[in-house]
Amino acid sequence: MTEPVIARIRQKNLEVPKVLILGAGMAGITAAKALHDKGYINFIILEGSNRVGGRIKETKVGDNTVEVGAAWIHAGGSNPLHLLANKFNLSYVTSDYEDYIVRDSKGQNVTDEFKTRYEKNFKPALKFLKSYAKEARNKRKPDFTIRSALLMGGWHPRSAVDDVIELFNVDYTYAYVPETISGLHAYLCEMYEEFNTTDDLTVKDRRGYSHIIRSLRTEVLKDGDQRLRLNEVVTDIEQKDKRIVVRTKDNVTYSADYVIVTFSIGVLQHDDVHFSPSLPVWKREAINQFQQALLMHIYLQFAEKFWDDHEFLLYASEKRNNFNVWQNIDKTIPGSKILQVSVVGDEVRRLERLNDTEIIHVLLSVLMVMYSGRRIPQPVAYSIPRWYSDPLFRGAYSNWPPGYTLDTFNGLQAPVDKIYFAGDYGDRHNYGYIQGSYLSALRVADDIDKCIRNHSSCVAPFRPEYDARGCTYHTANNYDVKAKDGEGSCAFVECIISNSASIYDEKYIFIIYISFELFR
Ligand SMILES: Cc1cc2nc3c(=O)[nH]c(=O)nc-3n(C[C@H](O)[C@H](O)[C@H](O)COP(=O)(O)OP(=O)(O)OC[C@H]3O[C@@H](n4cnc5c(N)ncnc54)[C@H](O)[C@@H]3O)c2cc1C
Repeated sequence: MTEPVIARIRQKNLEVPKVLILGAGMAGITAAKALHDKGYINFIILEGSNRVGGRIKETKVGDNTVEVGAAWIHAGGSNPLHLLANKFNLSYVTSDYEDYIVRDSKGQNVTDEFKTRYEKNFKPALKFLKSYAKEARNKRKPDFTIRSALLMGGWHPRSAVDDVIELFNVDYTYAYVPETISGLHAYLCEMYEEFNTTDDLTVKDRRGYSHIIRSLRTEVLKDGDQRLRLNEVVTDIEQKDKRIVVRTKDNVTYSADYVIVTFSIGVLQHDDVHFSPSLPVWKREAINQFQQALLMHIYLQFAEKFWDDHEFLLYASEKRNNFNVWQNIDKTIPGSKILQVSVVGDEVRRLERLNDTEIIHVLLSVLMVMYSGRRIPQPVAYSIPRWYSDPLFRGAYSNWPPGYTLDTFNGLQAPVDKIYFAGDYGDRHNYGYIQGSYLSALRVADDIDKCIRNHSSCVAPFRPEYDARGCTYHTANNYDVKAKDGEGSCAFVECIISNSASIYDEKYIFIIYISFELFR
């Protein structure tokens, strides 16, 4: 199907269109593979770091391989990521979220209280949230926060145990507080419905989770292929005479017909890459209004295991978001004697500014509280990643904030002329997950393929709904007689009080003065 297109282009002596892929994470490598499978070979991947994989990254703690970025396949079943994992023989186990113990700030085991409150109060509120979100969608109600729906569902957190119930079920997933997450879009579990499963799978492969990406890469690019260029930090993307010119930190320029940008939402929000001309307002709105969640997976290895033999160790701290979710890595890597703690949200900003010694001190003092009475030794090895401070990532994954509309989300996916965007924000049911990056890269490669084959099949320029509707205010430049009240947006409103209506008009002042004098 695809070879003839390239052959036809060559026959007509036309230059084969060139595609630049920016970033070599899941989205970048998938885009390269999809283009390759369609018969395009004229592409180059520019990656700022010295490796492929992006936010999927393993490291060694002692002799053990641990994941400092993505660690789960969220949703097994027919999830394409699950299928890739099986194709490349990645090792994983089904996560057991039921295997936990909860300790309070006196070190006491409060698991029973947690379970009772969860079953009696939190679970019904979660159920309510789901049905409320469904109903709100059907009735096209406005968005709401997860917090507001939990309140309506009867969940009123009052204790440290309540806080950790929430943290384990909400913050731990979205890496942010329930006040900042869209109830309409985030909690319908559509991803699990789509893939017909409830399973989450914990990766435990000595080659690392990124083995999937390296395997995909070798299906397209053999070692030493010059089309993959590492350590090339992109600084500028410029549209120039129908071509796109990309410049790197070392002042090397590349020009192409199509560009696929796969940088994280955090990178795009931080203006680390300069677009010229600057991206249109609708695109900047779509990028900056989405959310980049902050998450750190910190690993500590000890000489001796002193903790409980459960998969999750939860801390019911008197302070909310205070290193509450610990994972016993011994469960997935027996004998590793490793504890992992997940730090989420704003706490990440604070922590990433501390040095390693200070961070370890903070963590050991939490463990001393959770295991009061036990001696907590210094770790023998550790890993502390800093995704948020890294200019190539600027955070962990994308989230849907309250009030972010579907139209704005469509704008987030839309290309700007021949600059296309793919990443974990690129799929409505799977945003924030690796398969979101994978699916969006396939879609973008498909869009480019169609556009190359037939220019009339290129994605139509995006126009936000608010622009298309016009404005109901008669002095606005985009006044639209047909627009209904409450709809539309006003491009420009004259803010001058019209002469005929002003009570400060000299004529009116004179008439008022005469009337006053006459009737005195
Ligand atoms: C701590 C953590 C835990 C996570 N947990 C999970 C999980 O369990 N399951 C899950 O599904 N997802 C998880 N995620 C999210 C998942 O890792 C990402 O959604 C996914 O890997 C994103 O892939 P990507 O290719 O879209 O982006 P990236 O992996 O960010 O790839 C983009 C690439 O662009 C490069 N780049 C950036 N800026 C420049 C520049 N200026 N010039 C050149 N190159 C540049 C980067 O180096 C990077 O390699 C987690 C992420 C983190 C950080």
